[in-house]
Amino acid sequence: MRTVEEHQAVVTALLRELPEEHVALAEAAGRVLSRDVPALVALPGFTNSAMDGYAVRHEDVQAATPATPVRLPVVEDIPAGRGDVVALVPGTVHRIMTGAPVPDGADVIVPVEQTDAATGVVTITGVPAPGTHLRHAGEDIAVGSVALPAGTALGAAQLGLAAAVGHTTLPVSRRPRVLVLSTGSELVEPGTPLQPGQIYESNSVLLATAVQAAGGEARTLHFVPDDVDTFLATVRAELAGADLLITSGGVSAGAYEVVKDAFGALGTVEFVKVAMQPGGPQGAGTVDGVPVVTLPGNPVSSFVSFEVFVRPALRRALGHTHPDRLRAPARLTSELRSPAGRRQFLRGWYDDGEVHQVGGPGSHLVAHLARANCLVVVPEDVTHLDAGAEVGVVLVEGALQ
Ligand SMILES: Nc1nc2c(c(=O)[nH]1)N[C@H]1C(S)=C(S)[C@@H](COP(=O)(O)OP(=O)(O)OC[C@H]3O[C@@H](n4cnc5c(N)ncnc54)[C@H](O)[C@@H]3O)O[C@H]1N2
Ligand code: MOO
Repeated sequence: MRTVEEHQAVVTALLRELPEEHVALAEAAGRVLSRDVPALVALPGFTNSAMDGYAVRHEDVQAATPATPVRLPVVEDIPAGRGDVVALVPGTVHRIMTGAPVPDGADVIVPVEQTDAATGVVTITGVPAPGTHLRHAGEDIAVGSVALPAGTALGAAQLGLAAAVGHTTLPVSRRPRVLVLSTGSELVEPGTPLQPGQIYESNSVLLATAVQAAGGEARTLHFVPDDVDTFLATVRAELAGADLLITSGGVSAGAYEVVKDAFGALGTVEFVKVAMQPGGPQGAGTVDGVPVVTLPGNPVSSFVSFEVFVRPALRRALGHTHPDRLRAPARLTSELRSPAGRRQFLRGWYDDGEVHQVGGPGSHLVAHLARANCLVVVPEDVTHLDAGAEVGVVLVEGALQ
């Protein structure tokens, strides 16, 4: 039996690094930078005021208090955006707005609240320490330095920075094109009346959504009959241009395991048992040169297998600096049991350092899966944990929202 880490390594090795493309900032959310991006300008670009007030020489106003105000002439008015700022002459002040360039000679900004806000001669009733309310050129980032390193996941803050340092487009890894294929003669599309023995097909939307959340593009194919020749022909017709094929179902020990029978005969996909639950039966390899990962059909098994094997591999191929989920230690609110020799991924709800189990270990419990925000990871050599014991949890989609 393979360990989880051994199968993770096999799946990761299947995927090639994705090519680079350039996209507009507005299109770049959720993408991964493919190379370091420099700051085209320094931030701040020039020393500017953090407050609306008056740019002054500290020594001119250091005696100012409400009881002993200092009165000085206002000789310039500097709104944000002014480009012809002149140096401050001792014994005068410049009125200045937040973000406006600080004149040479000024070493502190007096906020308007510590003045009478006059425009001719201003009365100043207090002054902060020298240097206060000045935002210095380059203190956030220097021009030419790396603003965003390769592997950065682009979210709101990162795209804001890219714009602030002057970029209109960014180099990102192309999204992996993933074909999601579910098998099983009992599966029918939601919206169709169910006949006896039929169930609604749910793994393709589950897996396609997981692919998209991992940064990929998913195309789904379903309702392939449990017939080896039709299955292979359908798959081969669809494979061109795909970076990865994910199948669900048809890989265990039964008499009608179409995925296993079809791909097993090719000799390029290996079917193994991994020491985990759920997600024991797994397969990985290539078909016509395209990487293929075959996941077990039980919906929770498909979900967990994707989390453990496919998601980190896709994110590595995208060049992510942090391909893995966040993990946290948590105290169990009640005892749990686990089979010996298998790493168990139970569904749980994590909050504030504690976790409780959501539903049992059955890999058909999709309603319970949908109410979980984490996977509780029970190591292979642990068969029993008391309430209050510490376990590791993996925070899955939605956990941090
Ligand atoms: N004798 C054995 N039986 C089973 C073994 C075993 O080792 N020996 N392993 C069990 C485990 S563990 C799992 S997991 C499943 C894996 O089975 P398959 O990957 O072959 O999946 P199927 O048999 O096609 O389906 C399993 C289950 O999931 C439902 N299913 C499948 N696809 C979908 C879908 N797209 N949407 C919704 N539900 C789906 C299917 O109806 C079955 O109920 O095998 C165990 N058996
Ligand atoms: O390994 Mo199966 O994936 O437990 O249900």
